[in-house]
Amino acid sequence: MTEPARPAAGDPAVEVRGLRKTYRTTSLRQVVAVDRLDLTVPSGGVHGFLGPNGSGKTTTIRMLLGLVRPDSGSVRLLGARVPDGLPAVVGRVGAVVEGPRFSPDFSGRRNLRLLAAAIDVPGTRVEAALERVGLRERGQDQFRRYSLGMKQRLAIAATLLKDPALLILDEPTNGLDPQGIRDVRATMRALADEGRTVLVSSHLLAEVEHVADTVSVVARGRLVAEGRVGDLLGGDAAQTVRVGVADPVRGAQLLVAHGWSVRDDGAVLLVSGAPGAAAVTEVLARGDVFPHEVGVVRRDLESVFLELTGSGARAGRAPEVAA
Ligand SMILES: Nc1ncnc2c1ncn2[C@@H]1O[C@H](COP(=O)(O)OP(=O)(O)OP(=O)(O)O)[C@@H](O)[C@H]1O
Repeated sequence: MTEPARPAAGDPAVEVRGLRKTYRTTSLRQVVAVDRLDLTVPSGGVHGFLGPNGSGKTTTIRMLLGLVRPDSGSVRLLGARVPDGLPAVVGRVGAVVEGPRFSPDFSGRRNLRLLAAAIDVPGTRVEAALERVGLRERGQDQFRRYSLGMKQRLAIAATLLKDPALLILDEPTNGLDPQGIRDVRATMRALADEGRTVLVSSHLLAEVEHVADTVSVVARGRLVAEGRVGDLLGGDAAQTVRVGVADPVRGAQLLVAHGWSVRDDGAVLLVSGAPGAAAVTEVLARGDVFPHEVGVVRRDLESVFLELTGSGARAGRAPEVAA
């Protein structure tokens, strides 16, 4: 395969500013699917585009690809403005947005060969693409005999025929079993390690948490957080100290007086904002409260996500406003 084309050094692979899209429902109400969204996907690596169901991810991805026209805002893909500049970069962008459409009775390999011929790329790319997604051994099997995960990986292989610099995958792990999820994750990692940019959307954070280098979190069509996964999880704010004391009321008073927030979950006090367990024990001991249990609960991206998006899928839905 040739070296994947990349945008100029330092340019983001995707840059979205002030993007907005409303839909009109059958009851003539307006749904704000995407609301003044800013999104920056750095060039290279895996970028998780995360948000609960209905938070506007698919609509955004469709706007990135010029499939849906935004009400306002701007989109740049690999430096080119969408939609006007899209023809110049479309050959370097691969996307899996809807369920893959392959002939069920043909083998995976034959499906890819037909596709390669249709888009006028050399058939020799087929083997490399199958290899990249770990399907070379199963390339001769009929598509309909593939597992859901294999079908997804074949869809990714199809995008690789063009040797894209940017891959956009909408919920590629949806409905997959744990092994299927691991396989798709490994494929995304391998593609990013080749210098490509992989933009992957998901409503299930656990599915991308371990593979994404950077993430953007959306809720109700708006960006609520972005950055490196480690930064979102790191820092004092991201850890909670759990401490068990005989007198939780007195313990909580001491800790709150120190400026930390405290929640009594019935069994232990959960302290956030403290620099660590040692600081919490010290403050308590100075007030003659001696913990019988101390621990640190590290937050995972899931809890950060639930906090940011207002806890759960319902909170992420697009608001309806009167037309
Ligand atoms: N064609 C459409 N007509 C009307 N409303 C739409 C249309 N497409 C999407 N919506 C609404 O826009 C909002 C955002 O939907 P979208 O599919 O972009 O979210 P999503 O984050 O991709 O959700 P999911 O993870 O469930 O696919 C939802 O309220 C959805 O019902």
